Amino acid sequence: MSANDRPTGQPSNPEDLKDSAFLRACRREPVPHTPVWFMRQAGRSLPEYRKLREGIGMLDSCMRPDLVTEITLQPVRRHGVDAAIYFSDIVVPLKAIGVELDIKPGVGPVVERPIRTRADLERLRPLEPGDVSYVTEAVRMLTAELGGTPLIGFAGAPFTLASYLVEGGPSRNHEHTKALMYGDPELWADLLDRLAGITAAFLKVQIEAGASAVQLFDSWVGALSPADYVRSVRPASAKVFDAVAPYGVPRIHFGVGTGELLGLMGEAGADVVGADWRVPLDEAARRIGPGKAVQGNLDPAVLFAPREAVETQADRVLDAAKGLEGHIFNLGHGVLPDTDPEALTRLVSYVHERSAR
Ligand SMILES: Cc1c2[nH]c(c1CCC(=O)O)Cc1[nH]c(c(CCC(=O)O)c1C)Cc1[nH]c(c(CCC(=O)O)c1C)Cc1[nH]c(c(C)c1CCC(=O)O)C2
Repeated sequence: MSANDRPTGQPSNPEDLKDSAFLRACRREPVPHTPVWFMRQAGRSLPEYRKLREGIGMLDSCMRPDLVTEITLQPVRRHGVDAAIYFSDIVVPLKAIGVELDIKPGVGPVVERPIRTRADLERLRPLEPGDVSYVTEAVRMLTAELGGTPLIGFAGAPFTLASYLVEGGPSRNHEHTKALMYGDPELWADLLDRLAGITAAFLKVQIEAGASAVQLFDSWVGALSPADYVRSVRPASAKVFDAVAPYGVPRIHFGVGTGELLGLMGEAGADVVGADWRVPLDEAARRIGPGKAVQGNLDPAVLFAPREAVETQADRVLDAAKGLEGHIFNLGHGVLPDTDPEALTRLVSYVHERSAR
């Protein structure tokens, strides 16, 4: 195995894993350099990923521990990021309990029969660890391979999952979701409560198999006002965070367009709150409040600019993070599919070098 074939620059025994820059930053402890990872780092921007996935459906690949392990490791090897994110999708636990859905290339998750009535709720039974034994297997394989590089487990938050289930697919305005939320608050609360149980169970499986941190993606929650978030969503997200609290692994919470919700999302029970690029990181930290680390927040589109411009924008993020306790460098949303992988590798080195000065 050449130096290029394995995660480098990371401690290799489990004791040192706890001391990795990523986990130290999550705990707001001093770090040797600002840790970096990218949402959607495993996936379409990598040619080695596309090659591996040829002829294999997205959900099928998520159920194969050998593929999951390899795809999760690819960006760690290539970019030298400070954490791996488990290769899967937010709809995997729903598929695992028998919801008929697929992930359509270029579209996203599509649900055959949307969930809109009380009778539909019966299709959302609790998730048992045995439903996702391939996840347990893949996480075990991964943590053995990763050595001192932490593995981030993840799940979709109840609101974002509900949006896919109620709309039947991706949605710009979330109109059916909001119609249910405003029109039948009791059914809505029961739906989110069921989803919270499924999500919590899915995160527990990943933590028990060895994930060092978890991220709860509430990608589309920025569509809500603060008052609606507090009343109709936060109780379910808090249930998820409370359920995994006893494990003591850092809990990260992220959504897009959540400038007005950052403080409230932290209060749901996260240790780290992710921000997109619309709010400067120092202002995001102010809104999130003390006692929590901050993750973000370079605009993923910046990576299409020339190298110097990328560095200037990365400087802006690092400058805004100066004086913060606990900063994890990331993009403000996922890596865009046409991103040049070289630009990502250069960005990791740049952030490491600049922050170590
Ligand atoms: C909203 C959401 C989804 N999935 C996810 C979210 C939350 C994060 C976010 O806000 O981006 C989370 C997710 N999905 C995927 C990961 C893998 C780990 C990673 O590298 O971050 C993660 C963390 C793989 C994937 N999930 C998906 C792909 C592409 C599928 C393919 O390559 O065929 C990958 C690699 C499909 C998917 N699944 C979903 C969408 C919107 C899409 C993209 C549709 C498209 O444009 O093709 C739902």
